[in-house]
Amino acid sequence: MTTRTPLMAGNWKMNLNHLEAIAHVQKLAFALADKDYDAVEVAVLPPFTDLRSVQTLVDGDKLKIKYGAQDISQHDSGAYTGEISGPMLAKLKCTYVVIGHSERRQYHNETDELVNAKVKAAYKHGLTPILCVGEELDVREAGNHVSHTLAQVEGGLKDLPAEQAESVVIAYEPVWAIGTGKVCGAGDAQEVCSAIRAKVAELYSQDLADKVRIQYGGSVKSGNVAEIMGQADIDGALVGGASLDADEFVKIIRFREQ
Ligand SMILES: O=C[C@H](O)COP(=O)(O)O
Repeated sequence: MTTRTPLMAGNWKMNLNHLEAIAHVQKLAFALADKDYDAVEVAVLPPFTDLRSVQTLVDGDKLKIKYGAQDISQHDSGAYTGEISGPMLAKLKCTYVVIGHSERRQYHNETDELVNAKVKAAYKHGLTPILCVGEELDVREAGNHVSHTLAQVEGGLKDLPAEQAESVVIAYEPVWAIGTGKVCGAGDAQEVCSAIRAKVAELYSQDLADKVRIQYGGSVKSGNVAEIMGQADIDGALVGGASLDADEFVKIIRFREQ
C-alpha cells in the first residue's frame, strides 16, 4: 500500500505583509524545531509580495518549511498586467501553487478550462499544483456535491500526462465551509475525497490514484483536524484562517499528538 505523507498547507490569502511574513515563519520554524517533523510536510502559501522574504528566510536558515504561491498565470510572460508567471515563481523556488481556489473561481470567474491551463503552466515550470475543487451550498443541498466536484477534478486534470498527474495535490474545499466555521463532517468529507480518488483512478490508474494527496479545506482548526485526518482518503489540510495564528497552525500540524 502506498504511504502518502500528509501535507499541511497554510493559505494566508490576502493577509500578512512581508515583514509580518518573516515574523510568522520564524515563529513556525521555532515551534517546530524541537521535534523531527518529517512525517508531515508543512507549507505556507503567502501573498506574492511576501515570497522573496519567505524564500530568503527558508534558504538562509535551511528550514524544512516549504512555500508556494496562491495563483499563477497561464502565460509565461507578456502584456498581462497584474499577473505572475510560472518562471517568476520557479525563480523564487516555490514548491507549490494553489490553482482554482473557490475565491478565484467566484471573484475572478476562473473556469475549469483556465484552471486546467494553469495546472499545465505550473508543471511546465516545475511547480506542484494544489488544485482546489468543491461545491457551493446549493449544490450540496441539491445532492449534487460529488458529481459537481468530480467534474472540476476532470476539468482541472484534462489532458495532463500521468507523470505529472501523479504528483498533483487536490484540495477538496466545500465552499460553504470556507471561513464560515461550518466544518464539513469528517464522514461527508471522506465521501467526496474517496470519490475524487476513484475518479483519478478512472482517469489514470489505481496505482497513480493511490499516490495522489487529497487535502480537506474549510474551517480546519486544532479541535477538528484529528478527526478529519483520521479519514482514509484525506492526506492533509488546506488551512485558511487558522494558519494565520502560528500556535494554532502548529497544533494542526501536530494533529497526531492530540
Ligand atoms: O484555502 C483555504 C480554505 O479556503 C479554507 O479557509 P478557512 O480555513 O479559513 O475556512
